[in-house]
Amino acid sequence: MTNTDFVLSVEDLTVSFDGFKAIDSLNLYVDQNELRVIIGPNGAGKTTLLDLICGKTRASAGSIKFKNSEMTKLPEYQIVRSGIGRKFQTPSIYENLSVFQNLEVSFPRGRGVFGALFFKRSDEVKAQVQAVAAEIGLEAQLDTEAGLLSHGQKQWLEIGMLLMQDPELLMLDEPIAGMSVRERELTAELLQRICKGRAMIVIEHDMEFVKRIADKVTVMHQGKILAEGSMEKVQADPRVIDVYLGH
Ligand SMILES: Nc1ncnc2c1ncn2[C@@H]1O[C@H](COP(=O)(O)OP(=O)(O)OP(=O)(O)O)[C@@H](O)[C@H]1O
Repeated sequence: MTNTDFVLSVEDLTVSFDGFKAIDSLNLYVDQNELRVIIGPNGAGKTTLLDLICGKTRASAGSIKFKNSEMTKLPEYQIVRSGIGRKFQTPSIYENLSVFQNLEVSFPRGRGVFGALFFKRSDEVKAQVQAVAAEIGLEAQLDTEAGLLSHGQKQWLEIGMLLMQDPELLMLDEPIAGMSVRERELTAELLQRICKGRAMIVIEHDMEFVKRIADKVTVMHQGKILAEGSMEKVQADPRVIDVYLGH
């Protein structure tokens, strides 16, 4: 395979913090329509890897190619515009705005919250809000103030805000943390639904959830990739059991 076949190609990526290599000569390739899950012990470098891909942290060396374009020198907003969306662990929704308004302000038009509120809603934006609300299961809550949603619904809304930009690569850091059993089930269905037509990278610790959603699992340890493949394959790998699953 050549690089052009992958939506994301990370090669020899390294980042040092005061001489400590949090990411150490790492290679990672993600396909179109793939839902990749990254697992590994605390401090393995999982969050740092996502920080590097979205431009929040600058690489010390190596390359990150998205659709064959180099991302390592671009500012964060240009990486977002290129089609990479990232959800952090803590929700960053506008609690005082309705679900509709939260989705509306996320429509990529380069205008801020207040600008968006005073603009006349175009049919295009409304249609996109409706479609995304249906996808995240919040159609009935469009007029609800976001602050009144359940924890799970807030997480889904934030995913919806990212979907408004129709990213080709969506990255989620522990999306089911704090969710009820039912919310976890619905989130698994949601992720499988929205993965169609885009690639996704999800960091997760809950192995039942990983088993359910992952096309392929990457196990990280000490800034490197320890193992990669199907859930069955990595689960049976003695090195993975030793550093992570056996604990
Ligand atoms: N900005 C920073 N400055 C210094 N050290 C950092 C910085 N960011 C991350 N690290 C260190 O890099 C290592 C990897 O951290 P990271 O948060 O990426 O791990 P993780 O695999 O996401 O762990 P967890 O599962 O606990 O979230 C840790 O030892 C962390 O302390």
